[in-house]
Amino acid sequence: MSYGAIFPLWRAAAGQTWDDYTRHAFVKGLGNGTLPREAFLRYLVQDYLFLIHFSRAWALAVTKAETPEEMRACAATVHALLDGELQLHIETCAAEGISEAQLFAAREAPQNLAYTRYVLDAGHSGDFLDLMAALAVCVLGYGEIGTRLAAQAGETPYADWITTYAGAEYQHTCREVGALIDAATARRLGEEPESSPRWPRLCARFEMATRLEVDFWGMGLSA
Ligand SMILES: Cc1ncc(C[n+]2csc(CCO)c2C)c(N)n1
Repeated sequence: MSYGAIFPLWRAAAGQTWDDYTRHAFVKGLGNGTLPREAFLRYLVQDYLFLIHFSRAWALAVTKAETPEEMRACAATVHALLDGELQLHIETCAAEGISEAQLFAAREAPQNLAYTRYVLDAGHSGDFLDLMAALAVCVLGYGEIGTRLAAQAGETPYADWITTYAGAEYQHTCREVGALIDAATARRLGEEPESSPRWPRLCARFEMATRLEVDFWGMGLSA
């Protein structure tokens, strides 16, 4: 579950913050089924908006790409988000009587606003790699969380959520994103990226995005 060579380095640099994110109380509640339904729905409505802004960030990555391969990988992710991943949110919320129009019009929580605009700003003020350091946290973190929760296999009403991220299709996406980041880093920073003057800032971006993920889970737990 290392998803390439660069991600494990960024994850190690994030230290305890990474565990705060991937082993958060919200995650434990998903795994053992103790997460209250209203907390899950509050999270899901916000996560719909989150993914809308994430689609915008991956679309920004298309414009920041330097090779046709990078462009294709990022454009495919925009498509996968809008036409694939959002379906879980749309269908689960539809079953609760919440339409997609209501989701789109929902009021954004400050934690959601902070995280999504932080990622978009990483791309606007930086280059493709800055954007990837901010985007990697969410994509690969959920890959790790999904795999761990599926292995624990507790009795939980959130099994759909877990299988979405533990499943072969999503895990394949994670490996592709890991490979995209490895190639993008080698292209821009060479074979010794850790000695690049840019390296500390990339690690800092990754850690900040991880902190914002911790706050996003916290938002789900607090009414
Ligand atoms: C707060 C929050 N963080 C991470 C993800 C996971 N995620 C973000 S983008 C993406 C798909 C990229 O192909 C996935 C799985 C989420 N849904 N919500």
